[in-house]
Amino acid sequence: MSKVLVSDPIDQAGIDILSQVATVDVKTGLKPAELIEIIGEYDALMIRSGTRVTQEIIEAGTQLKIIGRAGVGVDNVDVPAATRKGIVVVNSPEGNTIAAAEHALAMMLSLSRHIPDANASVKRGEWDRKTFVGAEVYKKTLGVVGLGKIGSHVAAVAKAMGMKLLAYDPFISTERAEQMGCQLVELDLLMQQADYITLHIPKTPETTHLINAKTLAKMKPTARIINCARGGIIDEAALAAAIKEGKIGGAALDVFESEPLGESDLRSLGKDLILTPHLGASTTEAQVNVAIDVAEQIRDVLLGLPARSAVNIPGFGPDVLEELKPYMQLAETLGNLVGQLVGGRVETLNITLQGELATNKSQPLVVAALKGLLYQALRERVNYVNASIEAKERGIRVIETRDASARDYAGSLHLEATGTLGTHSVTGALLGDKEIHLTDVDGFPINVPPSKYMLFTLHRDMPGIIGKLGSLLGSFNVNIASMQVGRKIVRGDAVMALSIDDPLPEGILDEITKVPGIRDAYTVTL
Ligand SMILES: NC(=O)c1ccc[n+]([C@@H]2O[C@H](COP(=O)([O-])OP(=O)(O)OC[C@H]3O[C@@H](n4cnc5c(N)ncnc54)[C@H](O)[C@@H]3O)[C@@H](O)[C@H]2O)c1
Ligand SMILES: O=C(O)[C@H](O)COP(=O)(O)O
Repeated sequence: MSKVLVSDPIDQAGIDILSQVATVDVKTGLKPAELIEIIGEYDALMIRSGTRVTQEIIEAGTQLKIIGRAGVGVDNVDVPAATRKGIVVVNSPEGNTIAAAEHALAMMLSLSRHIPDANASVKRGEWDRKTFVGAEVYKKTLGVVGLGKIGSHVAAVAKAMGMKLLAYDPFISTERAEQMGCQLVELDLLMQQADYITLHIPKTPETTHLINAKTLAKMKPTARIINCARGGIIDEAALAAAIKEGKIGGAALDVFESEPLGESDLRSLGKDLILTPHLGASTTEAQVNVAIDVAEQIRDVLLGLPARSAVNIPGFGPDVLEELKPYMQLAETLGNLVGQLVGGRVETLNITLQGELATNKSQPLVVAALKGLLYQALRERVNYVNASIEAKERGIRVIETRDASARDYAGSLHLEATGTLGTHSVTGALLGDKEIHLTDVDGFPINVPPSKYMLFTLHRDMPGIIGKLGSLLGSFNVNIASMQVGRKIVRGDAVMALSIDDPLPEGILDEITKVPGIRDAYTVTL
């Protein structure tokens, strides 16, 4: 049975799902050295933002197949290191969207009405109605930085509260922003004009300290800024200085450059700064959502099924996967087959996606073909996550062609591989009830479903050759399950595809190529 380590607090709903297929150990609060020591026993690791999954931990996780982040941000996972090792990294892109958006809105209203400090004051026994006079958000301008899932929900609610909306997001169109009632502007203008600014962007090298002394200086002296996205997007030292010097109206932070927040100037600032301990996703509903979402994906991957929200398998979104599912096995089988026909080192792989597969959505099929191609060299170490990287590192040139005009089948794949020992090609399609069929080998039309053990010959189409081959195989006790010949012209060159019940015994290939008329023979195991 597989073993899963849960190293951050996760809702029981997720643990219950994992327990269907694995032994689950919940060990929270582990120090990095403790995690390194035990991670080698586990097939999967489930985390939230509390566990930092470094390259060292990934290297020590020799059995790891999947890292599941019960939440959105994967900036605490060394995703490139996981990808190189073929470990799938999944998250829950939508499970805590509403929770995070509502927290940002709560921060905005708390800032404008001084709720945390007023509450503390009453609890201290005071009745101070002067200090805590607030401001309305109605008819004020909210600047949303990052108009993705969370930013859009914040914008929708703010609009309903009568706010005017500006947005900065270089990756969305003006039309999309307008549909959400936002005017798309440059960051500088947003910083200058907004009364409230809320950040909803990922932390990347480009967004680190995006909000710094220079950008803060552009804000109105009454304006307030809220960060419920990621620590480090705002330069904390510059923010503390701007609040202390009265250059801005205030700030609310849920996330910090270093978490948990240690000694910091931020702690000493008064009512114009509100701090929460990374609570954006901490609602009962969100925690159930993310736990179920990620646990289901871990379960699926441990059962050999694809994950719907893998962050390190490009183009493998859930809708795309659903559509391509039947073709993935075809691509992998053809890759494996052509790799074995070529033998030795492959230098170039030409992949033609034909008919209905001639769209950009078919990219996962290229990855599946590479996975098949590399299987002989890497066995279980190659998967959808690392196939492209492994191919690149081996110097395999991949050329993709899309041909929508090829209409022999609804969709088909043609792979041509060239290696140090020669060039071979295979074509395949799904026929009948989505059954994989080889429809061409080395340019010769055939129609056979692939089987585990196969023998291919290139021979002269002449009387007696099939009989001789049959007798030879019989003399080695090889049972033929099916056989088909593909030829272009009568008595020209031909290809024979045989399905056999067992692997070919040693030495028989040499004997086969000695049969007059047979030029080449290849055996493959699929
Ligand atoms: N505080 C919490 O507990 C909490 C909870 C959930 C999510 N988050 C964080 O909130 C952030 C947003 O999450 P989401 O689900 O909305 O993500 P999302 O991917 O749906 O949206 C992010 C948006 O940011 C935009 N963007 C990317 N780079 C940008 C840049 N340089 N400048 C401006 N815009 C840029 C993208 O185009 C996208 O529209 C993430 O950092 C996530 O980790 C925090
Ligand atoms: O990116 C996220 O999903 C949030 O930051 C939530 O983090 P958490 O799971 O540690 O609450």
